[in-house]
Amino acid sequence: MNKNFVPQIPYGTRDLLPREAKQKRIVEGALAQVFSCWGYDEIVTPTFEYMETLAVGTGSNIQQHVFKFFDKNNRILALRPDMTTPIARVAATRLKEMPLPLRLFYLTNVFRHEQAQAGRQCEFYQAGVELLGAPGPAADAEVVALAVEAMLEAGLTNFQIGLGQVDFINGLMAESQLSPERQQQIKSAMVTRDLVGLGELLSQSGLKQAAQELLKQIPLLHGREDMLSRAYRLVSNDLSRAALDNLADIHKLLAGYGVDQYVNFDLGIIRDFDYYTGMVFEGYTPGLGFPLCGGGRYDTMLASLGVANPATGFAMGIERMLLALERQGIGVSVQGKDVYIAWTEGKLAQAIEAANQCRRQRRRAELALAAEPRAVAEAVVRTRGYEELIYIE
Ligand SMILES: N[C@@H](Cc1c[nH]c[nH+]1)C(=O)O
Repeated sequence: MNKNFVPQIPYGTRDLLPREAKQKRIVEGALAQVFSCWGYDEIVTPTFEYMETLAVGTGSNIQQHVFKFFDKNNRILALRPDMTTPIARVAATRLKEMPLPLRLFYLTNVFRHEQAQAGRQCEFYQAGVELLGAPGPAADAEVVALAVEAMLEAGLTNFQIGLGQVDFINGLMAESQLSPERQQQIKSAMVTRDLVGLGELLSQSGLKQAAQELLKQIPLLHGREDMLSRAYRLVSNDLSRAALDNLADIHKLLAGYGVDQYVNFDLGIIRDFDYYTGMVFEGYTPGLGFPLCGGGRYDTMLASLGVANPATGFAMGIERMLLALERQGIGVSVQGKDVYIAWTEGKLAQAIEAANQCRRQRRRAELALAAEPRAVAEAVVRTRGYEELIYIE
């Protein structure tokens, strides 16, 4: 074997060492608990699916980030870039006879080819929910309120949700009568908040100055209720105005949930998945340059998969949550092991008995695998942070 061989892991992947794995499990445990308290049931789907399924509703922004490969029959497979499409597939097929609404949650890994950095890897973990078969603001408000609750439960206190509505922009785009390609370019500039690029696109668009100014303002339209009234006066088309009414309705319900202090309006939010058809939202926290969670309403995806049903949901990035907690000095406390059991020559059987007893009492006990002097065992306990030494002699 080549002595210089240093095994590497693929670009954009990470090992979660025991401490991080423990923190991840603690946060995921807390999230699973909240989701199930809100009536959501866990679902598990395959890590990879046929590309044609995953392509439904994702759009080109995401498709260029999908990992693809072939099966033996040359069908194109892909690693899931999110859980929304796989869950919609299950809902439209195996769960299609179930009474609606369906409330499902997941804790799992997803894959997107990204420029890797802290908090953004090609394989990452998401916790999320999908609420299927429910139209209207009540379902959207439930999902946003649950996202707030989930963040609080994970231990975060300083965060804000930005609430937007894709029809606000859609109404303006329809009014503009620009070509679909041009509309897409403008939306992409808005997704990345590339204000300079947006300005250039608009100046080349041939739109009247007033229409250009209005579109340029969209990324800046964020704030509390008064911003909604301001936006209402800026637009005159029905679609954009209905979008604003919808946001006001959702916001009223969020006040009922007691979470409205965490929510602002942000009409510039356009998510990178194409499947959104209504309310969209993103959660932000200081010190993290990207959203912690995001989601929204997607009412046409299930029809493309076979059963027409409205739906709404969100997902939260687990690594991002852990990073945010760490950066804000909110440690996820990871418990050490309780007992170290060491033994002198000939006493292994008794040591095993002692370990059995501890474990029956749900104490975390680690058993030495070779005899060692008491002084060595004491040093192990000190350096590895056990609560107690049981020394069998
Ligand atoms: N799947 C979306 C979040 C979402 C869930 N449901 C609706 N949207 C994402 O990964 O960003």
